[in-house]
Amino acid sequence: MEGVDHLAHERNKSEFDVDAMKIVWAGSPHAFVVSDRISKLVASDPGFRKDNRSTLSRKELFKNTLRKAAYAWKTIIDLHLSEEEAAKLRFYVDEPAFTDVHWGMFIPAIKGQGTEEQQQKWLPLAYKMQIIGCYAQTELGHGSNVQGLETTATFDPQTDEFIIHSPTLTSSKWWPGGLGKVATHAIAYALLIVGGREQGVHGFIVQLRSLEDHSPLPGMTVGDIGMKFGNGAYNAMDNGVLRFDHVRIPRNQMLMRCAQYTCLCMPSDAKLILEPCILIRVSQVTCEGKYKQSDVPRQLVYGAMLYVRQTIVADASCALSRAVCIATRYSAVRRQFGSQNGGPETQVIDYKTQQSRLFPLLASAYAFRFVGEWLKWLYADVTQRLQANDFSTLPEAHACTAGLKSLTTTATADGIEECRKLCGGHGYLCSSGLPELFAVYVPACTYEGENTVLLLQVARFLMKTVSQLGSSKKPVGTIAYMTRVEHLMQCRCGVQRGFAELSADLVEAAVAHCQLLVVSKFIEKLQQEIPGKGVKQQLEVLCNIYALFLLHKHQGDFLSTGCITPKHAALANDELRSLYSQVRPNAIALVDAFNYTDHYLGSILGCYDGNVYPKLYEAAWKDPLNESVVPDGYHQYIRPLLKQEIRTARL
Ligand SMILES: CCCCCCCCCCCCCCCCCCCCCCCC(=O)SCCNC(=O)CCNC(=O)[C@H](O)C(C)(C)COP(=O)(O)OP(=O)(O)OC[C@H]1O[C@@H](n2cnc3c(N)ncnc32)[C@H](O)[C@@H]1OP(=O)(O)O
Ligand SMILES: Cc1cc2nc3c(=O)[nH]c(=O)nc-3n(C[C@H](O)[C@H](O)[C@H](O)COP(=O)(O)OP(=O)(O)OC[C@H]3O[C@@H](n4cnc5c(N)ncnc54)[C@H](O)[C@@H]3O)c2cc1C
Repeated sequence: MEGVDHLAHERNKSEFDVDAMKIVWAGSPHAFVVSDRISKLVASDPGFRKDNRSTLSRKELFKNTLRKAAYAWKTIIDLHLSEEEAAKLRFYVDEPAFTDVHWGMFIPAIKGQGTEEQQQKWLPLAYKMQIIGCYAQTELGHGSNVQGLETTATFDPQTDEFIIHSPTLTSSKWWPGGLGKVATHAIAYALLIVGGREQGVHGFIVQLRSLEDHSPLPGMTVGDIGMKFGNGAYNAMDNGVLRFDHVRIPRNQMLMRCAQYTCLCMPSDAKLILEPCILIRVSQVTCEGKYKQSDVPRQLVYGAMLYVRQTIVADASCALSRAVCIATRYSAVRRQFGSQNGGPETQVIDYKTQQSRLFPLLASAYAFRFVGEWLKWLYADVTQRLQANDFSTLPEAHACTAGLKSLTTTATADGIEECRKLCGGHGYLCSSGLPELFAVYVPACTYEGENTVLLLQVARFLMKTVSQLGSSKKPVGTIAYMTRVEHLMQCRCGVQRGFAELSADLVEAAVAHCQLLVVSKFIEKLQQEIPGKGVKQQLEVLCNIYALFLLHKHQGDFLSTGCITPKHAALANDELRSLYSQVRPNAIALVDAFNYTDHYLGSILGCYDGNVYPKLYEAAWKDPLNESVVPDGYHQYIRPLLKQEIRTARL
């Protein structure tokens, strides 16, 4: 029935103030208002329709994405949207596109690594989208190993230029989003060679295509790398391949953020005046062909990665909550077995097995939300410190962004797939929204740092910390707890080649460290004042579910290390079951608090009114295959088969 809320009885059961929870989820009353307004704006505009994506060919999909990006940009300009509103618009339009990399990587790379002069030249063009940028780091032969990149940038002092070149097939840039068909410019990473000496990998601003007719500039071979996993989905993105054939760019297009260059030679009083605007100094090449080694950590070259990893963590809670919202609503609608005296069958959400799979994911969505908020703060903090030439927290920020990116994306990708299974057969339909969500999301486990490679970075950070225990350097911040495990210093293992040989175990330790971070940030959140009837209580239940579920899942580790006894393990399990019962009446309200429109969810199974079956039935008839009753190919293939004429048919 149209207009009837089939989940009203569920909503009536809730024991907390959903509107107050919406604000907690959004982050603040202001963030809620912006998010709510923009999500409705997008949902009500047919220009942002997305329900036909899975039936489009690659070319149609890509062109439609170009149209949407242009339309989104026009909407931003026409409505004078602020940056915050524009970012929300991009989020709710919900289509991977070149614009993500332009705004999410190209601009931050220039902001983070460009000199003031470079920023003044390139940022206004980029902000107005008069140039479109991509982030060309990965090559056919190397992605994780950034120091192994083969593209070269050789300085030519005669012309004051760099010659960018792809010396081998494996040095072809491969994967950058937006590169394939759209980007006019790239931040290309290449091995710097000055005076015949290799000076490590640096970023360069390179124009790729003509701003007049979009043709590739001389010396560039550029195109799309082809179809990717899943129909529709990430194929809206033109991930590209690029080869340079001795392409010349001016020296000032190497990213070499620094204090104003002259400042280095100025007397100290003048330097003092300049101090507030002193920026981080990355390596430079002078016009005489001298390479000036950076006096700050070279890892600042990876600054854009730090930023993007932090946004990926924030995004994980969005993707997971979306899948959980779909699976929770559908689980309340779906009934199987258990009819008593001709009454209705049991809602599948009432099965303990369904709850034990679904509710930890619901708790994870909230947990990731709060750790994402905290990481945003950490990133802002480290950025501020770097600007004051304080690099002390950079290793910790790197470990946190890398580790949490890995943990949250792995759990989210797995969680989306679990939600699909929780929806039974209908979860496999594209109209459930889950297959596409998975296909779009799962590369997050690989891009911006492959998840295991990132965990190895965390492990290295942890081992470094362990090796310093007992010294005067006390662990602080997220590793302060290590002072309580100083006995680790007494542990020795006889394994040769230490780190490499034990890396599989160290990765597990890194995951445990990140899980501890998530749990502790959830607990810290609960120590704040949280207004709204019953809101804090619900969050406490979710926090306990998150922590106890982890304990239950890894009880073997806890038991074998003597951290808990079998009795504790059994108690934890009992408590989990009780917590699931407490969540049950609030489950629908807890996913309503995400405040997702039906447009954003893109799922018949997850629609707000729960009117699933008529919508599924109706949608089936809209499939292109149902445009004709007798399919194309009947006369050629089916009829000859039925008539046993197959041997004489021309196939
Ligand atoms: C139309 C709409 C318009 C809308 C307008 C909207 C307005 C605003 C909207 C905003 C939108 C925002 C959208 C955001 C969305 C973003 C979407 C992004 C899409 C994804 C695209 C994917 C992009 C990519 O994948 S780019 C390629 C990424 N590649 C990698 O990540 C490679 C992984 N490899 C590495 O990171 C390194 O090589 C590493 C770390 C594995 C090894 O490093 P290295 O070779 O140097 O070796 P080590 O010896 O291990 O390390 C040395 C040393 O450095 C430390 N370190 C390493 N990395 C870092 C770092 N990043 N930061 C700090 N420190 C680092 C490391 O710990 C070592 O330290 P030691 O002290 O020596 O131990
Ligand atoms: C959808 C998508 C979009 C992308 N967009 C961009 C972009 O815009 N710009 C860009 O530059 N790149 C982009 N990339 C590339 C991406 O950043 C890389 O694919 C990623 O960094 C992983 O690197 P790789 O492909 O070299 O994997 P590999 O490193 O080859 O990984 C293969 C396997 O080897 C393992 N492995 C690798 N090194 C180690 C090690 N040291 N120890 C133990 N195991 C190891 C990994 O765990 C993995 O299991 C994108 C990729 C995808 C999928």
